[in-house]
Amino acid sequence: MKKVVLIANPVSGNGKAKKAAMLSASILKENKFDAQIVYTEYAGHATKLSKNLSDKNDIIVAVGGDGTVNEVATGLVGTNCILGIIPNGSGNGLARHLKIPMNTSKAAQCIIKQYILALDAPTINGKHFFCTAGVGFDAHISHVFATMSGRGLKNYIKAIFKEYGGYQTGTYGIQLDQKEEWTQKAFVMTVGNAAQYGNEAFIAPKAKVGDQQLEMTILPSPNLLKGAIWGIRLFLKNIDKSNDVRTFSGRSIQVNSDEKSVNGHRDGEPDTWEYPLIFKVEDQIKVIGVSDN
Ligand SMILES: Nc1ncnc2c1ncn2[C@@H]1O[C@H](COP(=O)(O)OP(=O)(O)OP(=O)(O)O)[C@@H](O)[C@H]1O
Repeated sequence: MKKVVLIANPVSGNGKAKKAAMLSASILKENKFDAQIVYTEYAGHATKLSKNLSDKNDIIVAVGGDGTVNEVATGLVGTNCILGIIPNGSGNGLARHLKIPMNTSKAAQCIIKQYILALDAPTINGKHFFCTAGVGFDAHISHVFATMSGRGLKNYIKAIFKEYGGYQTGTYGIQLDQKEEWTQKAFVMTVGNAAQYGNEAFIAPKAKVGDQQLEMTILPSPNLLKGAIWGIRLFLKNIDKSNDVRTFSGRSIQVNSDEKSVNGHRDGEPDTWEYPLIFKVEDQIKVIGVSDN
């Protein structure tokens, strides 16, 4: 009998994770899985839980959004335990990339089928990300969003419109795979392990989660029209086809600056890093999904 633990973040998805975890556990039990649920008690708890539970279980399932998936997956790096996802956030970027259904019962059926894929576990300055990470306007929004009282897509869009006009484009030195550095102005500089931020907004359309490559997308200074066109292109999955957008692939990306540190985001959660920023991919874990896009 396969042993599964569901790690559920009770604050994710506006508090719907408990219901999703209980429904998933009952479906798994009906299908002869030994399924337990544990709830996170604070930010960061899921990494400790998944690490501790990894040697006694076959599958650890993250029930939450990309923040919870990040924490659970981080705890599984260097173990043989398989990551499962029951999406319950507002963006669900990695789950959507892997074509895991947003419906809880259907996502639980995926865990039962156990189609296993390789998932790269890249780092930015030693901290893991599994979907996207970067600096610029998207990172700024993740910091603003964290100070807002509510979560969810509506608040996210509110923050984007409020902050868009006042945000200053940054200047960065970039080195791809230890080659020659070039200077680049960027409004958004995102590194994709997966192709999308979440909500089917594709910032790195060519990204594959198991190819040991990172895809970097750089959006230069926008004006209102460009910003609107990029917004549409994100959802059409062709932002990389825009003439003014630059994209690069590599196994390691270094970003330098005259500044000491910068506000970034990892999988949509705010984070702060000292320069130089080093994005690299070395490890892999196993994940249950449907396809690598
Ligand atoms: N018990 C808890 N109490 C408070 N915060 C928690 C708890 N457990 C986890 N967290 C934090 O909640 C944050 C949000 O989690 P998550 O991203 O999974 O949900 P979400 O924000 O609803 O989804 P999305 O990122 O898709 O919008 C994470 O940063 C995580 O560390």
